[in-house]
Amino acid sequence: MSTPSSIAVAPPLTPVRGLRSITIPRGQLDDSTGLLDYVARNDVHTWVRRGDGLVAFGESARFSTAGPDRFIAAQQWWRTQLDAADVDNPLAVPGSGLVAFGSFAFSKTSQHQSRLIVPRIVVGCRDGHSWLTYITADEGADVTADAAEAALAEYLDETAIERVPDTSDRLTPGILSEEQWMTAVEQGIEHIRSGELSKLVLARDVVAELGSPVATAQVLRELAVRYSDCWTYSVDGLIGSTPEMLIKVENSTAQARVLAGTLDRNNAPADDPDYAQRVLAGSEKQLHEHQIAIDSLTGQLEPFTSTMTSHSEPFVLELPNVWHLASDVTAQLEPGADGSVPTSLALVGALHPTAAVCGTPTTVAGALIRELEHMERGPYAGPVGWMDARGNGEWGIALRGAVIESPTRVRMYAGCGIVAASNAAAELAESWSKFRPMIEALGIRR
Ligand SMILES: C=C(O[C@@H]1C=C(C(=O)O)C=C[C@H]1O)C(=O)O
Repeated sequence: MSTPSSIAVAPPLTPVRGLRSITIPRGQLDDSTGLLDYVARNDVHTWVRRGDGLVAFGESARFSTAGPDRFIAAQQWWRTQLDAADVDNPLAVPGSGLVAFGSFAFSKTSQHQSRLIVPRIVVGCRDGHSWLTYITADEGADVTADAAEAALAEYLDETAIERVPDTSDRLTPGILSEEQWMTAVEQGIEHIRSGELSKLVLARDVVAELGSPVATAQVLRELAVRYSDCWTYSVDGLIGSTPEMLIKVENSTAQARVLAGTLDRNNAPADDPDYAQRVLAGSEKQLHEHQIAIDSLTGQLEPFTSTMTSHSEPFVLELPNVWHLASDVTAQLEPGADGSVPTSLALVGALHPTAAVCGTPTTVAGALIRELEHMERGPYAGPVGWMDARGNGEWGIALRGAVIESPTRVRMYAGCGIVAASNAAAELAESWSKFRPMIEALGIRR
């Protein structure tokens, strides 16, 4: 007998097999390369900056979800895993012990699956000191230092080969042509000038069609070396190197790096050391765009904090492709009634999407993004990062990145903040400057 469709059938509950983990301190890593030596397989999970961070392999558990409650659902799933877990971690370092990597859809209306992945093996490094964490859901497995080393050795036994750029590698347009996207930007500017909103971030995509399979590990290493001020990430086919930190939590301290305001370094005069300072930090339009982004972040973060500090003026962040106006925000988190501070993921849920990648007001900007971009952002501009069992974590905004859609097809995304004084052709040029890190790391000539 078939079930009448009007009767809701509860989905079977996923049995919670308790995860077991062991963490082993491993001493000093090579200073110059740090964790990058471990970015050796194309299926690696990665979060690295200046040789520190987490590099992981395999999968012990996974959670997927979509919709407006995706952060809450992920938080609950993680809580359930932690309650059932048996964790042996002698270290107090954030990122040691049980961790999950995550990537979340930008949009609450997206069908794209947000995900948390608990790896099998994690190599962590902080200030040159490393550790190894082994995590298993297998009830029969030995959870010992030897088992951890053996599992790591097994993963590193099969490392990825490098790719040589192929003459048939090419870039193809994404959903919108350049002209169509500039029209969308002009429409966005009209909406802003009519007073509906003050800032709107519009993005577009371009697709790299490769003549041979993408060498993800190689791309990640190149990004990490070249964009050493950025956080190089790789979670389940989403890769890139982001300069923007949505929120980092270490014990009771939260930090964010807000960016808005961009100047292309291509064609910048070589003999003018004050150029970026003058053109970027001296521009009313850029400062206005930046102020909107910083107000959005601090306004959303404020209810969770006892103190919050940021510089009164943004600084100029120099990256190989662009300069940005940047502000670092540091806050002390306020303990709740139970004495605990909010977890990094709880803060992500409260902060995303910021005006740096959506606009102000958020709901008006979000609706216009859906109307004007004609594109599924997927995980682009969504939170990407990791968290641990104590609530610590680092969640960047998935920018300057791409989704690997097939071994030879890589979709890249870039967006620009639009204000009343914006110009569509200048925004198009800016979008190319933001595609450049991925295009170069893939070895494509434009
Ligand atoms: C949206 C992106 O970047 C954002 C937009 C910026 C701007 O418009 O000036 C600067 C940094 C980011 O906050 C992107 O890189 O795709």
